[in-house]
Amino acid sequence: MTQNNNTSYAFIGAGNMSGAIIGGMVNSGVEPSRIIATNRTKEKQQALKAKFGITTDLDNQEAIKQADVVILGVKPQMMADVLTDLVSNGADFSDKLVVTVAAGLLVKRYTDIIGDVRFVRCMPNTPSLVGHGVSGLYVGSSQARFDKSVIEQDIQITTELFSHVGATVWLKSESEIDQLAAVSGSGPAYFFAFMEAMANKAKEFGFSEGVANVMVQETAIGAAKMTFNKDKSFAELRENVTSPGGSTAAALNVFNNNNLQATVNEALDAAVTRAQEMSKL
Ligand SMILES: NC(=O)C1=CN([C@@H]2O[C@H](COP(=O)(O)OP(=O)(O)OC[C@H]3O[C@@H](n4cnc5c(N)ncnc54)[C@H](O)[C@@H]3O)[C@@H](O)[C@H]2O)C=CC1
Ligand SMILES: O=C(O)[C@@H]1CCC=N1
Repeated sequence: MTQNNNTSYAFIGAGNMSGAIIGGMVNSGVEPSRIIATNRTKEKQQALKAKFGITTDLDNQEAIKQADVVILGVKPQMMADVLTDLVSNGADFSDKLVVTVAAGLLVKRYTDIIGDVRFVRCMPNTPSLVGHGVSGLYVGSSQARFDKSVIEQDIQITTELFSHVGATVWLKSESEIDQLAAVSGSGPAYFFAFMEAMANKAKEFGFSEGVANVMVQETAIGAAKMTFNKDKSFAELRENVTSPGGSTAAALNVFNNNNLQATVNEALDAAVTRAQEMSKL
């Protein structure tokens, strides 16, 4: 099965992450009738149906039956229970490509429950909703039992699926997923936290919330867009804003004196450590 205009997708667990991927897929032209989403609470399903016109009225078993690609989007802590329940109620993954987006769970944890099916681990991020996602992808070593051509097709299907919502990065080892998650999976939260802090200070200066938000939003998107100008590194762009002895230099000195790089290193290491702990739970 190569992905084509008939490939159908079932999202099991349609919360923040699956919702972002679904939104990005539909926005990039995937036919909504090819997307099914299930969720424990009905409100989220209804909201997705209203917004994107996808199918949401099937239970997990029926959704899996009708799909070529099954995307597992529940929380890591719930994954084993959800899969065990599905398998004990007859779910058959043998002719599916199964893709998980959960953090911290090793491929073996899944295949121990659902069998050695065609399987890809993905670490996406929520900017998928606006077509600027980054999806780290890993095809498990357990896949070696499949023909090379089957694995190549699955790589192609998954690349096409996640290319609908942004950039794709194939990883060689499973441990790299935790590192990618620390950078791009969690990364949007770091930028949001920084934006929150800047907007709070702008309000403290006396700007209204609306003006504070616009200043921060336009600055963030403008700066991000400028980084796509390939002839300038992040450092050069920073230097272009920073007049020697000027006000930007005064602000950056404060970040440096508070060890910005060391703080970022410590934060990302903590994310990796937590993902590794989660894989052992
Ligand atoms: N939120 C993010 O930025 C990212 C999340 N992830 C991963 O994505 C997964 C989901 O995270 P979120 O979307 O943030 O969580 P979420 O809590 O928003 O979504 C999970 C959804 O699964 C549903 N669910 C639970 N049991 C179910 C069942 N038996 N059948 C159908 N639906 C069921 C819940 O009702 C919930 O809506 C996690 O495994 C997380 O590690 C990965 C990368 C980024
Ligand atoms: O916080 C988490 O565990 C997941 C992984 C990356 C983003 N959200």
